[in-house]
Amino acid sequence: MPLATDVDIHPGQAPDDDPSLAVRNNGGAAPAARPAPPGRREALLVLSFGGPEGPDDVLPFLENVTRGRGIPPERLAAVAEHYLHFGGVSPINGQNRALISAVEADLRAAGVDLPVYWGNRNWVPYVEDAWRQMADDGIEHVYVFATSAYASASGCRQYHEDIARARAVLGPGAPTAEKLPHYSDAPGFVRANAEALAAALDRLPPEVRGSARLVATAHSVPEAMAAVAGPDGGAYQQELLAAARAVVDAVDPGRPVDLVWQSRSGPPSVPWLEPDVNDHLRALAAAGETAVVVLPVGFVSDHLEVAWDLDTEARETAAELGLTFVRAGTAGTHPAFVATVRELLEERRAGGPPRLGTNCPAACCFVARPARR
Ligand SMILES: CC1=C(CCC(=O)O)c2cc3nc(cc4[nH]c(cc5[nH]c(cc1n2)c(C)c5CCC(=O)O)c(CCC(=O)O)c4C)C(CCC(=O)O)=C3C
Ligand SMILES: [Fe+2]
Repeated sequence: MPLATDVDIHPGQAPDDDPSLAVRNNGGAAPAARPAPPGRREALLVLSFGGPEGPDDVLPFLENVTRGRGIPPERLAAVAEHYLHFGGVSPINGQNRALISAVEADLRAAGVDLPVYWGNRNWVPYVEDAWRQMADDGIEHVYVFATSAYASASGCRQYHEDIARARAVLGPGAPTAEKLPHYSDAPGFVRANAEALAAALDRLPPEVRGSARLVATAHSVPEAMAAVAGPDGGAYQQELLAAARAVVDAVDPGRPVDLVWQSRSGPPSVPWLEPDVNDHLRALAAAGETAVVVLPVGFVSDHLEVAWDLDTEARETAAELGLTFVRAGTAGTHPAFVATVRELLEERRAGGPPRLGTNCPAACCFVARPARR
């Protein structure tokens, strides 16, 4: 969905003044990027959220995620339990390793000679360490692919901030960077999700395949964060609605799809996007629905939010309600999604007006954080 990006609604709040962090995209009005200078040593960095690799990592990881965020201790204890239920190992790290291997293979097959690095916001390998490694390896410029497809403070702006922080640690001479656009509208991302939806429908008993209610989910965020997502606000919901629509239209054109929210955090006094997926399942059952397909289009891999909040909690809710429940897969390492990473990269390396994905100005999605409590 093209968003007007000429208007910067939060002037003066850019994480830094690097023009490469303030790429304007869409519609051709944006200044064209210059092609990479010949001989410059470049790399691709896969930048992700990070997750614990064992039980001892769980609490320090959660402290990293929630520092200064006003998350109540009860919520943290509950989330720690979810991780411990999986032996303290988040699935997200294995999924990122698999994505990186697939991207490396895809780049090789396409004749693109570029090393791929990995860094996280909240756990090892930290983005700061990746930056140091890249500097030591002589890398001069980094294209950053973030494992988040949508605009918002959590999904886009914080990744810009991670990049700025990692560069600042090394000071002048650190590898420069540009974040590849977020990509919920990239055809390969839509196709990967559409094939996952088709496979999920195939898993339903034939008698409910045509009637099952389609329920797209994404991480809830505070209403205040949603209000300022993207240059004009509201972009998180708009991009999710458009992605859910495009995914469903690729499988069963025009079939209705609901968009609801999962994994709410924060204190109860702060409003977050609703309805929650569990409440929505209750409403659907009360309205006489008998089967649902849940599509987590808001996420790019089957990480803990998917494995716990959907495959465990929402599935239990559905069972209590007597609803047949199938959960569609995420983009993961689908070849069309892997190719999207390369296409985003190649488009930026070639310079010229960007066509694929959506880039926020560096200063958008700013959200005031709740005070420490
Ligand atoms: C929009 C969005 C995405 C999608 C975009 C993206 O992918 O980036 C996302 C992804 C993820 N969120 C994750 C984990 C957590 N998120 C938390 C907390 C929060 N998420 C938020 C939003 C989002 N989160 C928000 C507004 C908070 C409140 C604190 C704050 O304002 O920042 C907490 C704290 C405990 C809790 O309260 O849940 C945890 C542990 C993991 C890793 C999963 C794994 O380990 O497999 C992933 C991929
Ligand atoms: Fe989160």
